[in-house]
Amino acid sequence: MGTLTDLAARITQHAQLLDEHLQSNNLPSPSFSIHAPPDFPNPDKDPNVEAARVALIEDTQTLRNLALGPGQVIREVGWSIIDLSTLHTLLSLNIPHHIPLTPTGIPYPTLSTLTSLPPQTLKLLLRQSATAGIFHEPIPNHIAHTAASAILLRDKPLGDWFTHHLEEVFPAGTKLAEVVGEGAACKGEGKGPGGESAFSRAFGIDESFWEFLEKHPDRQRRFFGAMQAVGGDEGHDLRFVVEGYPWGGVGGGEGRGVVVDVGGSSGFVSSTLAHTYPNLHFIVQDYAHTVASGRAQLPSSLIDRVSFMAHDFFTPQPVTADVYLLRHVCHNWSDGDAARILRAIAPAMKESSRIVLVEVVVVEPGVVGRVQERYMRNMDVNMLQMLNTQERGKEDWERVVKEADGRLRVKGIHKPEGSWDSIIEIGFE
Ligand SMILES: C[S@@+](CC[C@H](N)C(=O)[O-])C[C@H]1O[C@@H](n2cnc3c(N)ncnc32)[C@H](O)[C@@H]1O
Repeated sequence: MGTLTDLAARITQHAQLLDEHLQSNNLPSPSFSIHAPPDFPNPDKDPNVEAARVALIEDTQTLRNLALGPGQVIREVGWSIIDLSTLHTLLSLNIPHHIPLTPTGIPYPTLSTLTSLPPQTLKLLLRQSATAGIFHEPIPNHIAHTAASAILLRDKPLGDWFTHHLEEVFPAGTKLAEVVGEGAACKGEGKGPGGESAFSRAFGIDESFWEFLEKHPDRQRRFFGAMQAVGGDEGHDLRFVVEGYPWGGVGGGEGRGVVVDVGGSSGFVSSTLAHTYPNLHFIVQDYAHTVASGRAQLPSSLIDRVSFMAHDFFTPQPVTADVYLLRHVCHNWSDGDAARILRAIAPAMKESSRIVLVEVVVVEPGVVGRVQERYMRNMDVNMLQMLNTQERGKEDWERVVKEADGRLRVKGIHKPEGSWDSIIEIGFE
């Protein structure tokens, strides 16, 4: 690790590389202004710039933790609960929407009149958030947006992702210790889809998260937005799916290729693929409400090539297709349930059909960078608390595929450069 000075020198070196990249490409410098770009500017996805950015994040985190010392590192983690409850309160009461997107913001008394909340309460909540760089006081007694609070207003999918975490993931987390402690977690198999999860315990329900969403259209709509935001993470960029599989050759590449997007949500992955591959036809399958709202949002230019079908993926697959695409689907289910999903597809497959999974393939600690590793481990716990399942490594995926149908095999696993997901191709032996 070296000395603090060694670390700081490496940080300077990477910061210089990033500054040079910004200056030579005439790109805006990152800032906390409400006009700041939503992501670090790297329009050509230069891998050297991305590597320097990731190294800068890792090294500054190490330096910060060393400077804090272990006691304060733990206190900071504890305080993060206050960060979340404060933001939850502000967002639930719609307060950020009353703060104009201007450099000087709004005086507290005016905000108090607009929200019917005492100025003192507004002050204590907003000033706490400001310590995390969300909101700031540009002039005395005024509160204004920073880049981080402004993005919650401007980027609807990210706002949906955040409030899904506050209102569904956060309460589920409060029951995780209880459920894990009782040994209830990971006993989903045999109990039907979902099993008992920290989420079902927190919400007092006897059904899976998916069934719950189907009965709560507002939460379901928000969850779709959240999934769209996940697609917006650099490591989940849909270009890795678009470019990471030979879609152009599907169905012989002669305009007849059929792709079934199983658990395809509102169809945004199919729509993206359809824009790039004009020879392909897509059928998006999901719950009835989900496909109905996907159909309503579909651009008219794709109506001939993207269709929607309500289908429960635990029941026999009704369509014979060239490819069955399952992106971020099987990781939501226990091994037994994931095998059932694949088993239901096998009888509909032609000899040449393929099942294509887009999923994280978990690796040992230290194999991938810390930013990617944190995402992977967070998702592992998230899957456990929301759905009573977990992410899988290569051997786990091979076992699930074999268990699904003795004739099916993993034909290849490809992880596009920069992607957090791998593309797992499955076919008959
Ligand atoms: C994590 S989302 C993934 C969505 C999309 N494939 C993507 O890449 O973002 C899982 C999807 O599976 C759907 N789903 C859950 N249970 C299902 C079932 N039994 N039959 C069909 N779809 C289901 C959910 O409604 C949801 O849209």
